[in-house]
Amino acid sequence: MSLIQWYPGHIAKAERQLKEHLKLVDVVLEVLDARIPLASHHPRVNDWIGSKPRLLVLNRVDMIPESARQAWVSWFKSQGETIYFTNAKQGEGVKAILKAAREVGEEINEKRKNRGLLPRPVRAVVIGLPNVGKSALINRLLGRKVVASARRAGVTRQLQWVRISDTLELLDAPGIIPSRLDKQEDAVKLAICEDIGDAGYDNQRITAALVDLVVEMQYDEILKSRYALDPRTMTGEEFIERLAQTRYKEDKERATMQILNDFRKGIMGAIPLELPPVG
Ligand SMILES: Nc1nc2c(ncn2[C@@H]2O[C@H](COP(=O)(O)OP(=O)(O)OP(=O)(O)O)[C@@H](O)[C@H]2O)c(=O)[nH]1
Repeated sequence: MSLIQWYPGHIAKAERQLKEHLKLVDVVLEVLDARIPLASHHPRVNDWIGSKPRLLVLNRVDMIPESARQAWVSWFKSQGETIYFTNAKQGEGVKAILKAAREVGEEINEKRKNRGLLPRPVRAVVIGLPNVGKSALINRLLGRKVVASARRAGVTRQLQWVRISDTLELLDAPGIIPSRLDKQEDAVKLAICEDIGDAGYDNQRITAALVDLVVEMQYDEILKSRYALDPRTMTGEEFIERLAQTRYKEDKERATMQILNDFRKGIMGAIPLELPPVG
């Protein structure tokens, strides 16, 4: 049995809705999770966006170390991409995105003018996988709360354009990229980071994978000092078991949730789960 179970009906619906959103806009702001920029990018997004300009936003920059941030800047540059880092919760990095989006808007209008067309406000949308921080970013871009930045139960309402500047308007609701189905390894990272939406998974197996990954990324010292257990001498599963024995009266579920929540809340420290591929 695979680690992550999907609900294909939901995915098909999300894909249809995203395509509808994308039809309406000139510019796309794609939000990735800075801890897993590769796993949080859907391979088909490029096709869906087509030739429209896109700004790549790596959110949750507060959850990765400076070294990882620099490594990603260089790597994306080598791929011909400019990236923008944000902490949408605190508002960090948002001004640079506003500036870049405005510039893209001006360029589009310049082209329209050259073709003899009247300038008009350029329309943008924020898209990304579930829970990557889209709503938080929209609220920061607009300087006020237009979207509830937390779990909402499928509230449908009219989409609205909100003016950012004379030349730029933003769709007040994010476009949700459906989960990717192609690689289990990436799906596990998405589950660890909670960027996964409607998928079923086993917390214990996900957390064991998290421990293994943290060791692989050479951040094992963080685990060792926090839980007084050396993860290098055991597997992730054994680590949970030992933690349950030493701290939680054999309760593996409590040990699991302690580790997973510590990571998800950033309490463990800034730990990247991916670094750029070498070569
Ligand atoms: N630490 C940290 N937390 C963030 C950041 N951005 C968003 N969050 C938190 O991440 C959670 C999800 O943010 P949302 O803005 O609701 O994400 P979303 O992509 O709109 O989520 P869905 O509507 O489920 O698709 C919230 O608890 C935010 O407070 C960030 O840059 N750093």
